[in-house]
Amino acid sequence: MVVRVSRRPGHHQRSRTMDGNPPKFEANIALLGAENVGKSALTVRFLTRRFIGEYGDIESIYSHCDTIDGREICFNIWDSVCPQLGIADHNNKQLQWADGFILVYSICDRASFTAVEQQVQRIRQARVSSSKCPVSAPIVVVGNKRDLRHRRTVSSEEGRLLALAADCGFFEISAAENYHGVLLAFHGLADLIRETRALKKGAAGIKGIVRSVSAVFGRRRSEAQD
Ligand SMILES: Nc1nc2c(ncn2[C@@H]2O[C@H](COP(=O)(O)OP(=O)(O)OP(=O)(O)O)[C@@H](O)[C@H]2O)c(=O)[nH]1
Repeated sequence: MVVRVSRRPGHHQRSRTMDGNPPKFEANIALLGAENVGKSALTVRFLTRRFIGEYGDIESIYSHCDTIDGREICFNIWDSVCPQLGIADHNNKQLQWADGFILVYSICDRASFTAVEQQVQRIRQARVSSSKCPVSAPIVVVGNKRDLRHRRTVSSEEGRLLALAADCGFFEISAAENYHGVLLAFHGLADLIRETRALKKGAAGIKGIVRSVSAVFGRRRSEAQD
């Protein structure tokens, strides 16, 4: 099922399942990358399984529910129109909104790879400095246009190393040629988001225990002083 939720990112509503209950798992995913790398192609492939060749310049959030390992998962996907790295406001909104990021470059466009390297740093720094929780948002790096490997300017190794160094997932795919790689990238990110949420819950749980223990000992100390 594919539902367009909103044309105005930041104003979407959480999707609901057919019986009206909230979905079990919902994830906001922002697709970022330089111009022409195939962000819309990836999104449309994931939503419709099709590659249509040309895509408009509409910035949208789409909602798409899927079943992974018997569990329903709803993706809200923010397909950006070439967000320039210099547009701070736009980037900040996406950083706040997203649970995870798909950063796309074209294997034939080195500048788009450099843009992804910068975007990884930006996300890591922004998330860690703005959050009390040290767990950063998960990122999947995607090298697209694999079908054009004869025009390749970025090796698979470079992509893999970038992802490894920054603790990101990595996929090299062709949105034009097949659906499977695109599916793996989205599902891979969903897995990372799930793991991150579990880690955050664990961290919150430990903080709660530390707070309770401190409160008990604090009380005992003040009772002893009375
Ligand atoms: N050969 C090939 N072409 C692709 C692939 N993915 C996308 N394209 C083409 O690349 C061009 C740009 O694709 P888009 O999906 O519009 O790229 P975008 O990143 O959304 O572009 P902006 O909206 O301008 O930022 C289009 O002509 C697509 O048909 C791919 O895997 N292989």
